[in-house]
Amino acid sequence: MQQKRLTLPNKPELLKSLGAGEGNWRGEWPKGGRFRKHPLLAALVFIPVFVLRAGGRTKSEPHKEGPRESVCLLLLPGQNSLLSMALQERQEPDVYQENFEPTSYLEYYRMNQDPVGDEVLHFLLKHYNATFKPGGLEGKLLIDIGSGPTIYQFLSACESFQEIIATDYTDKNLQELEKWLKKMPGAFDWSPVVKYVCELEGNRDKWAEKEERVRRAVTQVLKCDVLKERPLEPAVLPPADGLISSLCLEAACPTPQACRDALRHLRTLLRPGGHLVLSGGFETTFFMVGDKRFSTLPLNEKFLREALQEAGFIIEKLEKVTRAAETHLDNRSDYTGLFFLVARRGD
Ligand SMILES: C[S@@+](CC[C@H](N)C(=O)[O-])C[C@H]1O[C@@H](n2cnc3c(N)ncnc32)[C@H](O)[C@@H]1O
Repeated sequence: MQQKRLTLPNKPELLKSLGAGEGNWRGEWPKGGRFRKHPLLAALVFIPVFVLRAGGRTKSEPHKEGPRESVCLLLLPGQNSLLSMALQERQEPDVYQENFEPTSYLEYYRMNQDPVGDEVLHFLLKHYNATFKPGGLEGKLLIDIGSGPTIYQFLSACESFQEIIATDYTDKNLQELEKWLKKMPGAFDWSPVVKYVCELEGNRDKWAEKEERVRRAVTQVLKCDVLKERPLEPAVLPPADGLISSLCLEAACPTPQACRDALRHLRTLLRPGGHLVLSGGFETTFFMVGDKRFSTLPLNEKFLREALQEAGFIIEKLEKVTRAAETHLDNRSDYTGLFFLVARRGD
């Protein structure tokens, strides 16, 4: 017997092509087809599929507490080839599409009103400032991966990159970003954060100018899925000089292997020698957005170093901070610290 890690089929046609005939594979027994004539074959195919569906993330089921490892099944010889076609397609993590409410998430970023958000902002903004200051990283195109509804990550970079492309997995996040970029009614007020960054840069009074600069720099807002080999398809972009991604990989990747793969996917978006600026939380297993709970992949430094090296990056700088005592009582997330790293595409 051979053990194999599986991902889930999501399309009825796949089962149909395996012989399920005309029927609704989600509930009804198929009307005709090979499975009806060969109950054993049906059991071999359907039972593992339903076990997997029960164990995986489903459209109607938000992330729940507990391990995020893929379900492993023992397959009989011969089942492999039969199932391999069906199992090539992973199930879409529509938990974000359906449950991630941008306006609730933005509550974290009300500066001086939310200790967790402040801790994240102070740490990340300090390091973005150091990374993109004159003499630091610069270039033509910068792509942000998993922007969410936030723009704080562009405030320093907009000074040294000509063009920024924001991306996210959910439509609502992209709309929320557009709202701020186009100064639409109801857009989030980023001015306290913008003033803070202008102060880091030496002139708090330039905040309105800075907001306009960000609006000019962000030229596109695109769909993105880091779990895909080509995360931005169908968009075709020139290779970027830089990528940034903050608090995204641990949210997007269900397993360590998915995270290694995602880093490999991101590498394809960068020019040789281009930089990845990656930040996030350490050892986070969940975070709350309003009353919705999102499971995350707990990351640690050893894993990050190995995964980045395996994906073809050379780490140039890795900064970290332990979670402050004041935020420990906040039970909206269990991160133990934060990291900020700069890695170069190593070729
Ligand atoms: C914790 S939020 C981080 C948002 C923002 N970057 C920040 O720093 O606050 C995680 C983001 O990852 C996005 N995400 C989830 N799955 C994704 C995927 N497969 N590909 C890209 N982004 C994804 C979510 O939509 C969400 O905006």
